[in-house]
Amino acid sequence: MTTITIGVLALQGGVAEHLSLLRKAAATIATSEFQFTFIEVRTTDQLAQCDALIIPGGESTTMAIVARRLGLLDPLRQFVKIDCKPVWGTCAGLVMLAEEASATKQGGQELVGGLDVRVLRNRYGTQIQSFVADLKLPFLGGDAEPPFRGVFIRAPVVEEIMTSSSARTSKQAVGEGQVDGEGKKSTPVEVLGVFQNTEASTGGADEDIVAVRQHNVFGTSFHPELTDDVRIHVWWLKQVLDAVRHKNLVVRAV
Ligand SMILES: NC(=O)CC[C@H](N)C(=O)O
Repeated sequence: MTTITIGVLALQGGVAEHLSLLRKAAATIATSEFQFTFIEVRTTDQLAQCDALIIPGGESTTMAIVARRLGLLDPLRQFVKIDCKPVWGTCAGLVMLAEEASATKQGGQELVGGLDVRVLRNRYGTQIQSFVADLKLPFLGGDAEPPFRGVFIRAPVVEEIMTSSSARTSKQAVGEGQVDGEGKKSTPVEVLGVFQNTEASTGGADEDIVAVRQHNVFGTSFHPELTDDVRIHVWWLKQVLDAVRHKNLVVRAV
């Protein structure tokens, strides 16, 4: 039996909630072929054990500062962009996985990158402007109904998807001048979920992009881990399974 190790970056934020929902999700897709093990990631050694990673919600500026101090920023970039392992960022995690962010604190903030998008932080205002909204998420296929209860807390949205040339110039560097791993180069950003924003007070577009995927990288503006709905965790674990199986096939074929 193959063991797949899934990490949750545990520097700050909603770590326990993800672990709890991951365990529930894993129980629904147990196979005799694979088993999942879930770990908290605070060190480069722990990251190196992982086949896939979740970067949780919390505060992306704090997470970046702590990751820098622990020497995790470049290993995270390597994990996402060179090793191309499956990574999912929720809320602050989505900010971390963007190549660019706007509405950052003065002086900007460091990002991991991996998604060729610019996110707008705190799109809907402050903590007290948090809200819950029903989202139609067709990527869930047969599990798309009923709508998913999206929990938005100081949530970012994807305000721009970069063209391949603008993406090339803004890459968050991995080490010295390296670029993305082979597999990702030609994969466009897919919009997997939008929020119909009918609140005039928030201004701007009436359709906000709140879920995206590009090759191995998935991001959501909202917090599925703050619900008891396992559907997105189940979907993502299945994506991880596919990625691991595919890698196994490639390894065997060589
Ligand atoms: N709930 C959250 O994760 C908030 C994210 C926060 N606004 C940030 O930019 O990091």
